Formats: sequence, structure tokens, C-alpha cells
Amino acid sequence: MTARIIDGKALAESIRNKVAAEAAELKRSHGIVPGLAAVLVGENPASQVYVRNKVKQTTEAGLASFEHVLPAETTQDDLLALVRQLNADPKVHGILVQLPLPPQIDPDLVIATIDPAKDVDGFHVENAGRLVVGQESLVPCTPQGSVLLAKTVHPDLTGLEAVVLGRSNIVGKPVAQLLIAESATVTVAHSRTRDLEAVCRRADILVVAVGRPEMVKGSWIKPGATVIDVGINRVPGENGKSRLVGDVDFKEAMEVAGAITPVPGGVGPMTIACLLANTLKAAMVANGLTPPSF
Ligand SMILES: NC(=O)C1=CN([C@@H]2O[C@H](COP(=O)(O)OP(=O)(O)OC[C@H]3O[C@@H](n4cnc5c(N)ncnc54)[C@H](OP(=O)(O)O)[C@@H]3O)[C@@H](O)[C@H]2O)C=CC1
Ligand SMILES: Nc1nc(=O)c2c([nH]1)NC[C@@H]1CN(c3ccc(C(=O)N[C@@H](CCC(=O)O)C(=O)O)cc3)C=[N+]21
Repeated sequence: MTARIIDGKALAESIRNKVAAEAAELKRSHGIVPGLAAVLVGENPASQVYVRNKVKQTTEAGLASFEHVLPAETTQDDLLALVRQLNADPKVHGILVQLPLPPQIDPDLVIATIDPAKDVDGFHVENAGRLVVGQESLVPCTPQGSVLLAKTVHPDLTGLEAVVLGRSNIVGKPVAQLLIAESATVTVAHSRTRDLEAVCRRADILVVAVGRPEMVKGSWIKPGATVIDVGINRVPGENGKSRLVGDVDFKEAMEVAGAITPVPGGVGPMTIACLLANTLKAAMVANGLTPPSF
């Protein structure tokens, strides 16, 4: 069997087009341009790819993009001062502080300082808590994108066996919460899980976010399962160049899975599309308007 490849690029493009149309209408009817401020501290190579794609797609969707690139030595106080300034800026509806941050800065404190209404990453405890209890919130982008991709294969996830490999606050845990909300039966596996391979093999939907290049092999996958590969890993490629691979061994998985997201072209583009959708949503809610669903 050869798995169907889930086209994250195409779905992301359709979401971005919808954001662009809604943003144009918002500008025409209310004179509001949703603004996204992104803060990058230091020079993490993975983060730079993200920033580059993000700025381009933000402006293409008709949103305003405010980039703040700070040196790696930036103090925590200086970063917190910038976050407070962005909280107070009426042109800024969404704030994203790129993670990871350099060691002198406490990421929890930075996230806690972001106005929850502008927290388009959905990392603030207020948004994380709202997601858990099922209240309206800004939902983390990568988890939102991952579940939207799974739903292209299974529009109704009710009763399906879902395994999430990884329990980080930014990916694994919110993915699990979204799958619970979709009425899947959810198992969260991590580095202390016993017999990981057997746990993964139970999954109808396997979402992998471990940050280990090609760790999940074909033998870990139930025949016909849907595999959502969140991993973005840069590994040495041919003639000195690097290439991107996921956390799943794509070649092996293709032989077993029913459907799989590629890397690149899977979850990555969806993360950015959902970020733009969250920024539009934040701008509309800030102005007392009802945002569309995506
Ligand atoms: N596509 C996108 O837009 C995005 C992609 N990513 C990618 O997703 C991946 C995960 O990111 P993130 O959640 O931030 O990573 P973290 O490092 O924060 O979390 C990794 C999780 O995987 C678990 N884990 C690590 N090694 C193993 C192992 N050998 N066996 C079982 N479990 C293991 C850890 O377990 P434990 O908790 O026990 O330590 C942890 O829960 C990365 O490749 C990252 O680059 C991230 C964000 C966005
Ligand atoms: N506060 C915060 N929020 C994040 O969401 C966040 C973060 N920090 N730090 C870094 C990670 C990583 N991340 C990516 C998003 C999109 C692509 C992406 O667009 N990937 C494309 C293109 C890759 C390429 O250009 O080759 C793809 O997979 O097809 C990659 C990586 C978001 N992250």
C-alpha cells in the first residue's frame, strides 16, 4: 500500500486566501488592518526560516507585519519592556515571541507578560486553560494546523484512537486537548512511555512531535493509519547542503500508512496560516466583531 500524501501547502494556501479576503473586507468596512508583531531574539536557524516565511505571507494576506530582531545578549527586562510596548500599541493585534529564547530569559515570564487577547501563539496560561475547559480562546497554531490536516482525511474524529507522541506545552499537550474536543480517544506518549512502538501502533491517528529526526519507523504504524508529522529537523544532506526531515521515517511510513503529511509541505505551512487566522481573529475580537471560523 502507498499512503496518500496530505497536502499541507494547499490547505494552508486556502486558509491564507480566506484570511486575505476577510482582512480586505475588515479594512473596507471598518478601516482596520490586523497587525502581527513578531519578536526574534538571537539567531536560531530554524527560527529564521519561520520568520522569513511568516513575514512574506503576512504581508501577502494584507496584514501588517512588525518585525523586532534583537541581539542574543538582550536582557530579560528589555524584552519584557518591548512586550509591554506591543501590548499597548493599538496597531498590534497579535504578538509572537519566537521560542526558544536565550538562556538569560525566562520564557514563562515572557509569555505571561503578553496580553492574552494578543497571544496569537495561544501559549499564555489563560488561553491554555480556556482550551482545556472548552472556552473560546486563541488556539496554538501548530496543533490547530495538525488537527485540520487530520480532518481532511477523517472529517469526523469521533471515537477514533489517537496517539500523540510528545507532551510539550506548545505542541503535544494542545494537540491532545484539541483531539479530546473532537471526541477522539487520546493517548499521550513521551520519553517515559513503556513500549512506545506498541502504543503508536494502536493509533488510527498518529501525531508525532518529538524533535527526533525520522524516529518513528514503518513498524510503529498501524496499516492504513493517518500520520501527522509535526517534526521539523535540519539534517546534513547531499554535497554539503542541509535538508529538512520530520520525526517520522517518511519512506517507511509511506508503505504502511493510509495518509501522511510530508516535511516540508505538511504541518509547517499550516502553522503560519493558522497564525494569520489567529491574528485576524484577535483584531476582530478587539473591535467587538465576530470572527469567522476556519
Ligand atoms: N511544524 C511546525 O510548525 C512546528 C514544528 N515543531 C517541531 O516539532 C517537534 C517537537 O517540538 P516541541 O514539542 O517543541 O519539542 P520538545 O522538545 O519541547 O518536546 C519533545 C517531546 O517529545 C518527547 N520525546 C523526546 N524524545 C523522545 C523519545 N526518544 N521517545 C519518546 N518521546 C520523546 C519529550 O518527552 P519528555 O516530555 O518525556 O521529555 C517531549 O514531550 C520538533 O521537531 C520541532 O522542530 C515545533 C513547533 C512548530
Ligand atoms: N513562539 C513560537 N511559535 C511558533 O510557532 C514557533 C516558534 N516560536 N519557534 C520555532 C517553531 C518552528 N515553527 C515553524 C513554523 C513554520 C515552518 C514552515 O513554514 N515550514 C515550511 C517551510 C520550510 C522551508 O522553508 O524549507 C514547511 O515545513 O514546509 C517551520 C517551522 C514555528 N515555531
